[in-house]
Amino acid sequence: MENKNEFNPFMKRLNKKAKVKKVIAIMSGKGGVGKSFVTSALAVNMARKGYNVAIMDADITGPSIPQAFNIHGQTYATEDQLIIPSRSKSGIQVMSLNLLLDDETKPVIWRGPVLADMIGQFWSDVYWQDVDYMFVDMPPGTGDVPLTVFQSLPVDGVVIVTSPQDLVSMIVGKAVTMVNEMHLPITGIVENMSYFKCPDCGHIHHIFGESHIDALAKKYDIDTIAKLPIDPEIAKLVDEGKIEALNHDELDGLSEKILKM
Ligand SMILES: Nc1ncnc2c1ncn2[C@@H]1O[C@H](COP(=O)(O)OP(=O)(O)OP(=O)(O)O)[C@@H](O)[C@H]1O
Repeated sequence: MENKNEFNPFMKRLNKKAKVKKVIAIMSGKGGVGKSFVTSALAVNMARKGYNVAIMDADITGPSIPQAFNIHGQTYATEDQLIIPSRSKSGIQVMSLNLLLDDETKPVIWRGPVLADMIGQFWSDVYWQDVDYMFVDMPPGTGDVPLTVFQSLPVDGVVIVTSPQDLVSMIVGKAVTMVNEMHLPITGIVENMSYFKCPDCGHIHHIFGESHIDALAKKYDIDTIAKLPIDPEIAKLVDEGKIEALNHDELDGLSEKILKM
């Protein structure tokens, strides 16, 4: 099915007030590889370049974006009942289910169709303000919600996040196949937790095994790759809600590719 096809019956429309120019979905074949971190870091990178950036947290049952930006509490609505996205310190617009819950520690135990509906509402019922680039943090895997995002949002590109573990090559294959079947372009592939650089001797350690990303990129004909180190500072900044203070430039190449889209 052509995602951008105007006859796609699943495609949701933005409300009249909202403006979003480009949509980039961030997916991973499996959980815990750092997809939410990469989403946040990419958003920060693009915001630093002066663009209006937004994050839609579509990882509905495990929303972690508000924590990384230290955004908590209730969201507000406009007079015509559109939800106003929260803003991070540097002005990134964020919409996440956690911002709509009375108690953000309560688990969300909804079934697929309700989750799918929520994604539609995050697109249609939110007052997205002049967004140049929206990054959509998807739940891990190739299930219901990623399918809904691909079918109902006008996705311009997909970033796939992996880790170096062996199993991942098979799992990445599933993610790539899903994106190809949706006729969407893969913007790039990010290997997170790729290596650890010893702060004392500078030696590079491959904690999770040797990198497979170059071979994977070649196999699937993906030209933009990024390798991110394991860095305790990353975990600390995410935990403290200070992701906007991140000082890594490994995603610059991916940002450049996104700017050329
Ligand atoms: N390169 C890194 N170095 C150190 N810690 C990292 C790195 N990347 C991610 N982390 C930490 O690993 C944990 C998992 O990361 P994250 O939540 O981004 O993964 P995810 O793939 O989005 O998970 P989920 O499958 O739950 O959606 C977080 O605590 C995060 O701060």
